[in-house]
Amino acid sequence: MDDLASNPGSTMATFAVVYSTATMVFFYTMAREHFPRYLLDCIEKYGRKLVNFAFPYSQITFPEFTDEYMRRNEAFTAIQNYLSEKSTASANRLKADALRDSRSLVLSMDYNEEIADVFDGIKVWWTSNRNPPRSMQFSVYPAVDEKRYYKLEFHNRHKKHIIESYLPKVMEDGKAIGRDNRLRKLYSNNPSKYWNGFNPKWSHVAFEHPASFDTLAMDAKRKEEIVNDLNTFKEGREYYERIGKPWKRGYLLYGPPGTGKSTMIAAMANHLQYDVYDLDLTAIKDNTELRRLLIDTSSKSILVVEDIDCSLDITGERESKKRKIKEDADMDPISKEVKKEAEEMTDCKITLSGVLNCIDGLWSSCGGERIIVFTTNYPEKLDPALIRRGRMDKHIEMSYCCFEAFKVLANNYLKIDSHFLFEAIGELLGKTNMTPADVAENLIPMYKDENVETRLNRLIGALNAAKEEEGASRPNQKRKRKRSNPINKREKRNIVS
Ligand SMILES: Nc1ncnc2c1ncn2[C@@H]1O[C@H](COP(=O)(O)OP(=O)(O)OP(=O)(O)O)[C@@H](O)[C@H]1O
Repeated sequence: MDDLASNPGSTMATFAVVYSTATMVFFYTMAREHFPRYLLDCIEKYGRKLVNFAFPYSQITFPEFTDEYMRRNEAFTAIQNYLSEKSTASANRLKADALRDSRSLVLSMDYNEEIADVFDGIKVWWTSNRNPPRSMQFSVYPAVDEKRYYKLEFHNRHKKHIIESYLPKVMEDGKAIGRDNRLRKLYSNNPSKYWNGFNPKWSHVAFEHPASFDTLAMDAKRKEEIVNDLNTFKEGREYYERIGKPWKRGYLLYGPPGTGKSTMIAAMANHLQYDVYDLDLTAIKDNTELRRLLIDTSSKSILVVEDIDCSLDITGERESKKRKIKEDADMDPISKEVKKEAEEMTDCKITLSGVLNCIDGLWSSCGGERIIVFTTNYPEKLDPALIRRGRMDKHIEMSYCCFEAFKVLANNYLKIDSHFLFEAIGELLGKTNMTPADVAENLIPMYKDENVETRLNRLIGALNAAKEEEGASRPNQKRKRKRSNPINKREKRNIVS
């Protein structure tokens, strides 16, 4: 009140605004009631022309979510990326959105901030908004129904050029920036009993596995072949379109534990810059659930089913897991959770044909750039239908450590390319089977500053011990190895090995 009394000018102005607004509302209401419809339409039409004349600018809004399924609008994300680069230089108020590779911040323009952009000499303005504005929210918690959107304004006379040239460029640049900046994700599927509005089908963490094809220990020629295959796939959009095939590729990685199958998947994801979906088939109840999960994956991703022989019931593995859970539940009757889990597993109806249908049909038509990888230690257990060409296009054997692979590990762990002990190690590796995981284990220092020679000698000791052990069980080993190499000769010719 003191303020009003000390500033009569502002009081008068406030009254004037309130009075004139009330008068306009009154006349508008009167007009709606008493004027004929055609006259109102005329007033509205010419009124709009007058406004356009006085304010000849167009606006386009880009909401964050598009439809009733609350699907994220790709255009919104692309614009967000595009503007994050622009705004870092020109906006005054920025917000830090996410961490890029755990080190640097990704900045974007804050709400109600405006930045100008110039394209082919045309000036446009972008604003970042949210509905309702934060000032209207009476809670310290983020509003659930908050709607974020970007607004683009430009002069009417440039409308065609903006829509046909500027916006496609923004989309393209935004997507490219997104690919460079974004944190890639490792998704894993949640059991369907937890799916609801708050718990999604897939939960994710940042994918930060450091593996690359440079650090992957395997024969250089085979490695190059795989990298070329991946590159051809990545650049193959037009090719796949031309031949009328979905843009997807399947890889079967097989070999003993510790030969680098998971490491290979990480190297593939890092090379292609794809997300990884780690699909646990044992957590899925039936084919419908599988379908719903696959629909929810994005393109530029690798769908991984590790130990496929254990995941599907084709091997009876699930049966034995079910039996074990039941036994545990019987031994511990208090554990209701375990009992419930056992009961749920009994209901499991996921089938091989369901998996095949999903891979061939639905998942293939979900948009391009998808890779599927199955891994197994026992390829002989797999149904041929699952790994036939066209589904699993490339079969890659991950084998025991050869000398070339050892040299990669020596470079990774010891930072050396040669050593007088290499010859002895090469000879031993030719005579015995040791996985890259075991070789790597021997190269890791046991204490700080342990020297290279000691580590190499430890490896030689381990190789000699393995050789002796193998010699002792030679007849069994031979039989075993024969059995664990199930892929027939015709298949073998196609294998990258
Ligand atoms: N070819 C390889 N190149 C580099 N490191 C390897 C390789 N193979 C194994 N390793 C090392 O051994 C560890 C285990 O390997 P990885 O998990 O990739 O094997 P795997 O074949 O997937 O085993 P499993 O069949 O048990 O899942 C890795 O963390 C990695 O450090």
